[in-house]
Amino acid sequence: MTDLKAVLDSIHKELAPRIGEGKVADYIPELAKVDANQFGLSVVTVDGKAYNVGHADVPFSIQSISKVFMLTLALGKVGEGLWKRVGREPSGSAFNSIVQLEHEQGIPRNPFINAGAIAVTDVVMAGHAPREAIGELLRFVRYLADDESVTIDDRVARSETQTGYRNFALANFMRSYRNLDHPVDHVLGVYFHQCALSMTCEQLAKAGLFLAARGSNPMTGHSVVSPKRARRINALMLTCGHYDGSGDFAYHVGLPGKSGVGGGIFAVAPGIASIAVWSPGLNKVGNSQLGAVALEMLAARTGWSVFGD
Ligand SMILES: NC(=O)CC[C@H](N)C(=O)O
Repeated sequence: MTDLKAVLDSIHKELAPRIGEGKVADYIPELAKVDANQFGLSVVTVDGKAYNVGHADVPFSIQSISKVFMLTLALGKVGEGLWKRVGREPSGSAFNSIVQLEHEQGIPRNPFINAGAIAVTDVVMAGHAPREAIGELLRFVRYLADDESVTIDDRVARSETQTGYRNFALANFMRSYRNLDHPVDHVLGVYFHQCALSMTCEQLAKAGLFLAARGSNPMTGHSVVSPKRARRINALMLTCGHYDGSGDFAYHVGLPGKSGVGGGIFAVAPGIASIAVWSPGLNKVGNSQLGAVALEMLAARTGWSVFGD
């Protein structure tokens, strides 16, 4: 049995001289203010033990990682019918790219690029006022993490509302193809708030533990999704969770994972553990530079890759 504490300590120690690498996202003004010199890593095993190093207890903006939780809610509401609104193929494009949308008549490639996530949010909003949809997501994430202290950072949401021109373009474009049922500003109001969820690595690893444990929370025994749905969400994370860097992440790390421009990466070792890493400096495709390196080291030292050890 791997000594996880020792593995995490060794990764932290080896990466210490590199902390600060990469470039903090600056197209959202509030995120540009984040100190790049931070690094946290949390591993929660399916028997509920948490292993943390570095800044694993510092809340950060989870940004696109929230797309995993919204997708889970949307599938719970409309089931497989969701796939009429969004595809399941890797995009091979940037997370905020607009080009494919026209070719594919307003149906985004997958639920993890921005356009796809905006369509998923629109699905979750059915029958709700925007404020209620935000509340539903926040309650869901708090329930999953078993932690009422998870919050949404309103400053980040406001900052993105004021500057999210590309997301407005994507949403308007989809609305023109009738792939949004609600007014663009309502859908984006919810989307910007979901992206502004503020969580620590440990909270995030706990919230996603059901994906490592056949859809149930192993601590409470409560079922969140069926084993089949958990497997499918993991498949989507593996193929689409890192945008145009998904192939590279699979090649180096070999785990289903979802990144966010806040510098977080959530990853799943099915049947074993759920993992969250945070380091705000991003690489060229907008994924945490050191986060991916840390996960590569973790997968190599534990043998957790889904492709074999
Ligand atoms: N990759 C990301 O994390 C992008 C999320 C961000 N809120 C955006 O819409 O641009």
